[in-house]
Amino acid sequence: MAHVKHQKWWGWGEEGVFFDYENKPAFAPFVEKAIGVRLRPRERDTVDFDTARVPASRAPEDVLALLRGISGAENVSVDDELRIVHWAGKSVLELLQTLRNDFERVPDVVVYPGSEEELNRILEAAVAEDLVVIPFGGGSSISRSLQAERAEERCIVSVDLGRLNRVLEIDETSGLATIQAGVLGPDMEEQLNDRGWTLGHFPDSFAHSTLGGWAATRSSGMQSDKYGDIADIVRGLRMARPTGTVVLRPLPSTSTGPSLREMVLGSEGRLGIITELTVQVHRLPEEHEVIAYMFPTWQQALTAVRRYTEAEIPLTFARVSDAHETGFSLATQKAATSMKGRLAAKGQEALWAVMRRRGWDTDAMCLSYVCFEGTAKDVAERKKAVARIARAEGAVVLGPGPGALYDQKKFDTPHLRDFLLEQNTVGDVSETAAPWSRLTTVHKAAYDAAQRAYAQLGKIGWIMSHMSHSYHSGACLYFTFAYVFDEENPYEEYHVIKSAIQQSFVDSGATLSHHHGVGVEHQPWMEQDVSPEGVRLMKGLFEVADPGRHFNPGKIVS
Ligand SMILES: Cc1cc2nc3c(=O)[nH]c(=O)nc-3n(C[C@H](O)[C@H](O)[C@H](O)COP(=O)(O)OP(=O)(O)OC[C@H]3O[C@@H](n4cnc5c(N)ncnc54)[C@H](O)[C@@H]3O)c2cc1C
Repeated sequence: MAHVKHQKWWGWGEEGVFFDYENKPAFAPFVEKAIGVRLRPRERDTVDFDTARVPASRAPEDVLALLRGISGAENVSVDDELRIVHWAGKSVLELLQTLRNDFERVPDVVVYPGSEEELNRILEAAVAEDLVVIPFGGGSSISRSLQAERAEERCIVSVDLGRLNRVLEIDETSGLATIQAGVLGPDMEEQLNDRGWTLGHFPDSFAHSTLGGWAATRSSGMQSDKYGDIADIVRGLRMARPTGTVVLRPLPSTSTGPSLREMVLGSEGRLGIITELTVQVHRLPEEHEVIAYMFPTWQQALTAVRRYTEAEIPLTFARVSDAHETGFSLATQKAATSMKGRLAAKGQEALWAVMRRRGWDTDAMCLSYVCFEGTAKDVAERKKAVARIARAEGAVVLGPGPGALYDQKKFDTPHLRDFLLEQNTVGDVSETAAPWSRLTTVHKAAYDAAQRAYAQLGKIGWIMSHMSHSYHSGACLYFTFAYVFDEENPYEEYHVIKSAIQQSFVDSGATLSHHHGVGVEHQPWMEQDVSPEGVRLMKGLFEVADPGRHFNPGKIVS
């Protein structure tokens, strides 16, 4: 479909953009030490679609005719590459399945509706013709919430929202924008920025995910400390159903029974298709600055961020990498080629020497970034307040140089996973949230669980973490794990490691996911997260909303 942008069928992002380590001299030695693999130069720029063995479409001709009648023949496709683009999200397991031709049930047809009315009719047809409908935003799901059930016999329709991509209206008095659900992050920000506004929602997947997808998965962006999670940002919405549209007007607050808005948020396509959202937007800030700090230890860094929160300093984000992740960040630094770069590298060496003289263990130090927005005066005052607390916790203020670099590179890391897969290495993530009082326990439990799982599999494995998204009562911890996978049996061993980390979360009082949703990947922990009675209630909701199991069945709870 020429008018809708899609990611690579085999990996993350657009064709022609990938991770390279050639200009990062410390990276290969770092990886070899961490997981015992000697990196080869990147060979894979693309993967020829001819190598894909795609199961044939099972869409009956009368269903295709019906869909063409609703959305127009040019917006209905059984093209193999489009069906593969829509068959899964971008979790590392799905990437691996795609590269290995381990396709399960691939959608039989992809439809690109152009209006809410078409969506009502598609959902009506799904019930009448016994079809399965899976809404598709940017396809960046990392919890396997786009894959159809393996044993599904019915015709599967992937409904791509990509044509619904416009900012419809801005109520400038209220700071509320009404926006179509299928808009991709950058396209939405461009339309808002042109009028002086921003949503402020920047997940790592920003470039390849949509507003509707964010709402359907309860997403959180890296600037959530200021702008809120998507659940705070969405004030009203419209959701198409086979029998009509649920309309929730944008209201600052309401006491009309249990929140339908909250019920739709995170529903992953199981209740209907979100067509439009009214969201809180903000004037573009006058200043936006990221400052870097180095802390002697993880504990001191966490305490500092908690104290910023207690002091109610309005920050856009505060992020801390643990010692392992700090080591990783330093290893991905580019070689200094310019005079400025060489001076910066020398400055860094001198700083490390000072820290060692002060008695720091440089293997334990933790890098932190804090983002400040507002008027020049606001930013100056907040920087001072943060520096005071950070220094009291032993930090050295590194300044805006590394902060600006972080800001420029923040969306690049996901490409690393494709590169690692080429090296027979899995690099994936698990994230959670917990009260401040439990964060260090959760952190240690995840490390221990990962190491036990690696030992069980006889592997050298890596784990690292950062803290981001802070709240008054706690924060999110985001873990990245990596290991060389067994070519014979990559899936089972992945589950051993991922499950160990997930189990450690719920066992230590944290949630199974802070912002990646549930999908299929996180389902086994739902009862432990929201209680068996909570799961029963949720199942009841889905059964009443969709008795024929037409709308993305099997996700969240099954
Ligand atoms: C590398 C990487 C980094 C990531 N970083 C973040 C991050 O920082 N923060 C974060 O929150 N998430 C992150 N994610 C996860 C993912 O980007 C989010 O879950 C995102 O919200 C999905 O949006 P999408 O438009 O791509 O939805 P999709 O992946 O297309 O769909 C996700 C789910 O929502 C449903 N859905 C999509 N659109 C609609 C709609 N209009 N109505 C009803 N249901 C719908 C789908 O059926 C599916 O169940 C990351 C993922 C990857 C791979």
